[in-house]
Amino acid sequence: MTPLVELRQLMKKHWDAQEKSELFSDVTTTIEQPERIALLGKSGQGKSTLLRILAKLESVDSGTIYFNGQLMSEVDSRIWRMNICYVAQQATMLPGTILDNLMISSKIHNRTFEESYARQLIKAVGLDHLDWEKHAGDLSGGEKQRIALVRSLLLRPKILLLDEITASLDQQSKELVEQLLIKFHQKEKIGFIWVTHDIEQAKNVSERIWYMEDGTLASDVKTSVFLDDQASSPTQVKL
Ligand SMILES: Nc1ncnc2c1ncn2[C@@H]1O[C@H](COP(=O)(O)OP(=O)(O)OP(=O)(O)O)[C@@H](O)[C@H]1O
Repeated sequence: MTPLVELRQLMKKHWDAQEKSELFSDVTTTIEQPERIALLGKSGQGKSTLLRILAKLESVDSGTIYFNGQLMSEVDSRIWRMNICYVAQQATMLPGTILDNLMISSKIHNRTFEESYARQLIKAVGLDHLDWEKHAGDLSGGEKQRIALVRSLLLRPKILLLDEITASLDQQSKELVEQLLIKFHQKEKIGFIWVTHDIEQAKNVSERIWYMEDGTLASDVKTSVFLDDQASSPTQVKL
């Protein structure tokens, strides 16, 4: 069976060649079907850069990426991003209202705006009190973050690339987002690669862990295996 995503020998050059020649290299792995993956590693390993590469927002210096057997470079960026959707750490709102922001994905991708579905999602992330006519720029960081997530979910992608998306949320909102994404995986078969520094969150949301260290994907195992290893030698992992 064709894997959903395949990464082969990805390498990104470090932009300061005097410091290091590569930001990361030899990143090779396969996602067979939509899975819940937590991407861990200490700061500066290139986790966000890897997500941005997978979202076709940055290029790789060498290596190949396939989605459903199709080479990334041969797929139109718009189509690619409908399937593999990036949610940034700092959510950007487009000018206009909340409704404008929710409708933008359907406009870009020529799809009907599913208002009742949008209302369900907005409720699920704890934002049902918001007036959709409100200016999106006036929202708090955590509200913008959740609107950005809903905007992406409305596309019904196959994989979400989540870059520390709950970092600015309170505990309750964070748990709502975690539950929503687990439910989405179970019901709609939407997988994710979720960058987080929070091991508890990785434990709660993921089935598999990618751990970046020393400029490569040093570990790619089931979450239970990763946690067992960490319990037996806790100093090995740096988050
Ligand atoms: N070609 C490159 N592209 C992106 N970042 C690069 C590159 N070369 C060097 N860097 C540096 O490497 C680091 C990569 O940052 P990135 O945000 O991808 O890492 P991260 O593991 O997600 O870190 P954090 O957990 O702090 O968000 C930054 O410090 C950046 O300045």
